[in-house]
Amino acid sequence: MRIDVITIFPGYLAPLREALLGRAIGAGLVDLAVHDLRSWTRDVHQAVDDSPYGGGPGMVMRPQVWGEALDAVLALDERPARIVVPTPAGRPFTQATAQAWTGEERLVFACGRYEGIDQRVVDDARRRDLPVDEVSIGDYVLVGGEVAVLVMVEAVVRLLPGVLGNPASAQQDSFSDGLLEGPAYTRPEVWRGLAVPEVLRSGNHAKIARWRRDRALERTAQRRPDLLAALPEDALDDADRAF
Ligand SMILES: OB(O)c1ccc2cc[nH]c2c1
Repeated sequence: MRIDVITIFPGYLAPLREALLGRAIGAGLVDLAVHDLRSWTRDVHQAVDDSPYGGGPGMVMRPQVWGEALDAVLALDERPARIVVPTPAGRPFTQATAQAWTGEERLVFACGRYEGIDQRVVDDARRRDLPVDEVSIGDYVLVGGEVAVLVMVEAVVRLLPGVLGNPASAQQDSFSDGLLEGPAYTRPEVWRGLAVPEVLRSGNHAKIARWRRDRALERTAQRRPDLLAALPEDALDDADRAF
């Protein structure tokens, strides 16, 4: 997978070259290129924003600069790309989104700042039949799209074959089966008077699996009843329903 990020703060994306993601890049599983939007400005001030039509607070990012930047970055590689625009007004980015994007050959992230990017940039890309997703990572507002890109890139890349040491980890993630993950424990057996649940030390794999499923159902019911309600009809078996 190739990942391009266009931003006025390239340094914000430095963490993508650390740790697991850095190793994925080093292993050739991911190609990452970060581009400074100001490279496509033509004025001495390298202006990327202007006042909003209709008035209102803040500034809007200029379509000319973004249009030239996206055209140039898309042309760097012949692989088909999905353009991703982080925005608080976007569709929710979920584990399902991350899973779906693992099938993309290329992702091009457009990081807005200020009050966002002139809408015509997205409209122009869509009318050229380029796939564009405007996505939100949650119901809160950041200062720009860069942090959202860090979140989304990590969520996607960790799912790529060969990135995680143990692929089973991704299959047992929270949300991977529609439920939140239950509690996890490691040594010591007793810590500050708190013992590891006995079933986890029983060696009875069937009982352990049932206990873990019950804890996941319990936690999901307590913290995210919306996820439970959204489960497909056949997602819960009789033992689940008995819980
Ligand atoms: O909260 B966010 O995901 C987000 C994304 C993009 C921009 C651009 C300016 N503020 C933003 C916030």
